[in-house]
Parts: sequence; C-alpha cells; structure tokens
Amino acid sequence: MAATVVTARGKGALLLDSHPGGCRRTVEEAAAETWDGPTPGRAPRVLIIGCSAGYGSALTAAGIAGPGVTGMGLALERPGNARRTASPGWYRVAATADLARERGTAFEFVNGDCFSAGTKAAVLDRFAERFGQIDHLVYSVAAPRRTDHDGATFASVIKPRGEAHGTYLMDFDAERPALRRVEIAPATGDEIAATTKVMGGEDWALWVAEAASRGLLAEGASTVALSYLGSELTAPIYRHGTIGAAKDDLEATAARLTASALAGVGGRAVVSVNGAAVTQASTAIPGIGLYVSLLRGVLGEGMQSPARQASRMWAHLLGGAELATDELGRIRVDDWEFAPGVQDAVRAAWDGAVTAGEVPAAEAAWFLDQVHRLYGFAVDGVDYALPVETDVAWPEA
Ligand SMILES: NC(=O)c1ccc[n+]([C@@H]2O[C@H](COP(=O)([O-])OP(=O)(O)OC[C@H]3O[C@@H](n4cnc5c(N)ncnc54)[C@H](O)[C@@H]3O)[C@@H](O)[C@H]2O)c1
Repeated sequence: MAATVVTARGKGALLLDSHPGGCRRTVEEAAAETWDGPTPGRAPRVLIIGCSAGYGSALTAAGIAGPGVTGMGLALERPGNARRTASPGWYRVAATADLARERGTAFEFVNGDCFSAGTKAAVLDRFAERFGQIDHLVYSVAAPRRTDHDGATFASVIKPRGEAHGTYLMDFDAERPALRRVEIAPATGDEIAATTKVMGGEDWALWVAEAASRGLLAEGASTVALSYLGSELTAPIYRHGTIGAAKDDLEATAARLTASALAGVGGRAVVSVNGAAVTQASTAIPGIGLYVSLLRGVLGEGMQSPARQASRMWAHLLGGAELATDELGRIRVDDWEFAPGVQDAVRAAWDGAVTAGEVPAAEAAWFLDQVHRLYGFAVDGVDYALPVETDVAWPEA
C-alpha cells in the first residue's frame, strides 16, 4: 500500500484508523521515561501478556529502555486492510520492536489470543527455546471476551451489582462537551460470572501454572497482574460492579499462586494497583471519562503517566525503590491518585460539572487529546499533513 495521509475518522472515543507515526512517537515517549531503578547484572527475562496498549505497552517500552529487559510480549491486534489502517497496538508493537533492536536487546512479539491453550504452548515453547527461563511474568490484559477451551464464549460487561447506577458520559458531539446522564441496570449473576471469567484471575493462573509445569519459572521469579481500585465516585460501576468482582478474583489469585506454582522457586505473585489512565479499556467504562478528566484538572502534571508508573513498577520488581504495600499486600502505584485532598477536590469538581451540565473546557480538551493519542493522533512532533506508510509488518522473531 502506498503512503497516505491518515486522519482521525470516527466518533467520540472510537476512531476507525490509527496513525503509525504518532503511535511510534508515543512508544518513544514511554521509552524516554527516567529510569532511576537499579542496573541489573544481566537483562531480566520477562514475558508481558497484553504488551501492545495501555499499561502493558508502557511496561514493555519503559522496561526495554530503562532496566533493559529481554523476552517476549503477547497481544491481540488487527492488521490493516483496504478500508482501515491496522489497530494502534499493531503499530506500537512494531515501534517497540525497533526500540529493542536499537537498544540491542532481544525482544519478540506474538500476535495471538492469550486465552487459547495453543497460544500459551507456542509462546512458552518459544520462550524456553530462546530465553531459557522467565524472571518476571506480567499480566496486563483487558479483554471484552474470552473463548474457553471447549468453545464457550464469555463476554465481560460493565454494570453495577445489586442496584441500578446513574452516571455521566461526556458527549463530544455537542458543540460544548456536554454531560449526558445514563442509568445502568444491575448485572445478572451470569453476567458477573462471565466478567470474572474474562477479567478475573483464572487465565493469569493458567499462564503461571503452565510456565511452572515446564520448569520455566526462574529461581525467585515474580509475576504481577494489574488492578484498579478507583474513587468512591466510580465505585458503583467499577470496584463494586462486575469488573470489581473480577478484580477481587484476580487479587485473591495472587496469594494462591505464591503458595502453589511459585512456592517451588521461592517466587511471589504480586497485585499492582495502578492509577486511572485514559486507555482503550478505560474509555469503555461509563463515568470514567468524566472522573479521569477531572482528576487531571486537579492534579495537572502531578498525574502519573502509565510510563512513569511502569518505571516505578520495574524498580520495585527488580529490587530497587520499594513501593508501598497496602493491608492486602498489593503494591500501590496509585498513591498520587489518593494523595491527601485529591479525592475531595475531584468530588467538588464532579458536583460542579454535574450542576453545570458540562465538563470544564480545558479538562474536556485534555481528555479528547488523550483519546486521540491512543490512536496516534494529537501527538507532538508528528506532521499529520504528510503521507505515512500504513502497511507495517508485524515484527519478525
Ligand atoms: N486504564 C486504567 O485506568 C487502569 C488503571 C489501573 C489498572 N488497569 C489495569 O491494567 C490492565 C490493562 O488495562 P489497560 O487499561 O492498559 O488496557 P488496554 O485496553 O490499553 O490494553 C489491553 C491489552 O490487552 C491485550 N489483549 C486484549 N485481549 C487479548 C487477548 N485475547 N489476547 C492477548 N492480548 C489481549 C491488548 O492487545 C492490549 O495489549 C487491566 O488489568 C486493567 O484493569 C487499568
């Protein structure tokens, strides 16, 4: 395909195309994150499940550029076709592979379904062949559905549990970013179970057990899965909702893994509670867009990017600056979101926005920019008037 000018077509938080050059720049930005952790004696060998977007992409880029991790990343991305460019994660993976090459670190990427037994076997076989053992297994998947080994498919839903919940969407089709109230009916028991099947700890545990059974976990290995706690403002839809049930399950899985699969190698399973970020997964959750916009309004530059948080996580996992652990043993990378006064200020801003029926212009503009950045648009240093090659190959092993 010849190079072409790519523009941001689409509606609200969903764009049809992505810009390869902009996606590349966002990876470079993550790689430029300051590394103030320890310098490892040898490259840590890592497997990152969900490496192409959001926190997983940040962990991959910041890990390659900072401590110089080596290993493999798995993601599920879509190639381009005659009507649309590839998905943004496809381009980020290509850029991250180039970053690894430039840094002289071996890193391979697989495009596949993490829930499939075949993908697990293929990835772990390849890891054993090329890298030997795993020092750190990162699980950073956010998926809408999961097909199980028997062909049954489960869809994750974002709903409250128990009673209906009213929250606000930002309506970017309006001339000014208006708020639209939505009422969301409570989930059924089946929906809660299906969401837990997709976003709970079962698949994480399968990966770790499969790696352990192949003798792939190195002495002292760690595995980390990401979680979110969030504000009282979003609790009815998030932490007390279907996704919260899945996160409870994921978090309970950590202790079981430390006591089982990791016990033999003296390793540990860790839950990392990260802060609110604009990602493809989070923009699908009603109320999160408003919350995260107002949080940014309160914190300004004090809001930590996924790359900053990723760098802090690596420093912790590699035995450098220790992160604080809460009463449930989770590492808290969301400390800035809960710094004194922050939540009170966000609540006041939320009440103000609801009363006014609109989001303050600066916060709304920031949010829209963040959404565009997910697709490689609104990125500094990219000339969007220039044609760009959209036919980018998945990196070779
Ligand atoms: N975004 C937030 O505000 C936030 C905050 C704290 C914690 N987290 C957690 O971080 C984790 C990642 O979320 P995110 O927001 O970065 O999501 P994201 O949508 O940005 O990225 C999801 C990743 O999962 C991969 N993926 C999805 N389905 C897959 C499949 N079937 N097989 C292989 N890979 C698949 C995607 O390719 C992508 O790399 C989740 O556990 C989420 O709960 C998110």
